[in-house]
Amino acid sequence: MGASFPIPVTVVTGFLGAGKTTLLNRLLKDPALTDTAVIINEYGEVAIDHLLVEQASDGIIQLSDGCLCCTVRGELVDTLADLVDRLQTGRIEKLARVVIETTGLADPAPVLQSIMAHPALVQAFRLDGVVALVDAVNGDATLDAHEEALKQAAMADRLVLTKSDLVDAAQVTALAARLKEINPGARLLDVQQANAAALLDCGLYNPATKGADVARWLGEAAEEHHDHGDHDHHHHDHHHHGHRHDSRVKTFSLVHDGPVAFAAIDMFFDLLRSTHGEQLLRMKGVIELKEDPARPLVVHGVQKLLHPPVRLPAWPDGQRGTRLVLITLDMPEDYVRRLFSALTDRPAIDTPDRDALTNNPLAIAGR
Ligand SMILES: Nc1nc2c(ncn2[C@@H]2O[C@H](COP(=O)(O)OP(=O)(O)OP(=O)(O)O)[C@@H](O)[C@H]2O)c(=O)[nH]1
Repeated sequence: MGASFPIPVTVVTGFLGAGKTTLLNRLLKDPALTDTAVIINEYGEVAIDHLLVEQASDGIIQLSDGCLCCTVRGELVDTLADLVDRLQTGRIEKLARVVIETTGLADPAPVLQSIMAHPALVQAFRLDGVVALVDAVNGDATLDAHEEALKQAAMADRLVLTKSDLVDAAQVTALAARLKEINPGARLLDVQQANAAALLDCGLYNPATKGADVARWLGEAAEEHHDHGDHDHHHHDHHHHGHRHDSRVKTFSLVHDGPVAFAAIDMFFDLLRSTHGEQLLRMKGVIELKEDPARPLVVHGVQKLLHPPVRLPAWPDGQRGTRLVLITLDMPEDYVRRLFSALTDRPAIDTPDRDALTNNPLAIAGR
């Protein structure tokens, strides 16, 4: 069978007319996307323009170079499950990758969650990355007006600036700076540089090294911020008078040197998800467990859902400890930091320690 599970999934988001279809049409010509299935998660016209074959009745189209194009008729999960079924029954020979183009208005969280929450799909697919396109002409206004656009930019692993050829350089620089503030961990690139190598394989596994690359996956830029604690977001207010909403998005890292008990980290996730699940756009991290310190536990969450944790055989970059990167919307950072400190046995003043929390988990103020 021509698939090695789990199959990487790339989710492409971007507001209406941001240039998603244009980019996909170009990418699909790249040999790196051979045996890729493209899922167009919207109703209406399919604008993939190098289709050779008429749309089949089952909604799956064979593209010229072995790629597949599917339109979602019902639920996205059904389309994905159907792809797995076709592979297993030999109706599809090869499937190396899936790319999902979401509708412009979409909140990307449900798309990611639909894969994570499905017991079979979570085995068959893994999220490689979220690519968000932001159009240089309308990007500023769209980010101001639509919370979904802000979420798309905040959740992305790669931010692609399109239509920079239509505006002056100063406008591009300003929008790029704004995007860097919203999502410091994502790699930002112009659509001219947005080739397969730059956009694909942004997951934990680096195909070049054939190993896990934790630092890269967590986002180097976000890592730089962790020492500054909760100071790094304050300067948002000074220079973005027109961008009031941007400061609602915060990326922060929680770091603990030394092992953490499974029960403690489990309780941290439980409390965080139950009190602020909606505000947690994404969480990625590695954990050094007290019970098994030699094998890092890798966690990945989208809002209330946590992907089943993965255990790596060894610490890939030699750096042990617990590092969590949280991308949040309207989340009180102080509360999260205090909860984390309490559960990792670094009690702060006026914050209950782990024993007290075990008895009364709601004892942390600031919810
Ligand atoms: N000048 C310029 N035009 C672009 C660029 N990218 C896309 N366009 C144009 O912008 C328009 C919208 O592009 P699409 O690729 O259809 O955008 P989309 O995000 O798929 O749009 P929806 O599916 O409607 O959400 C088209 O006319 C493209 O030719 C770019 O980088 N520069």
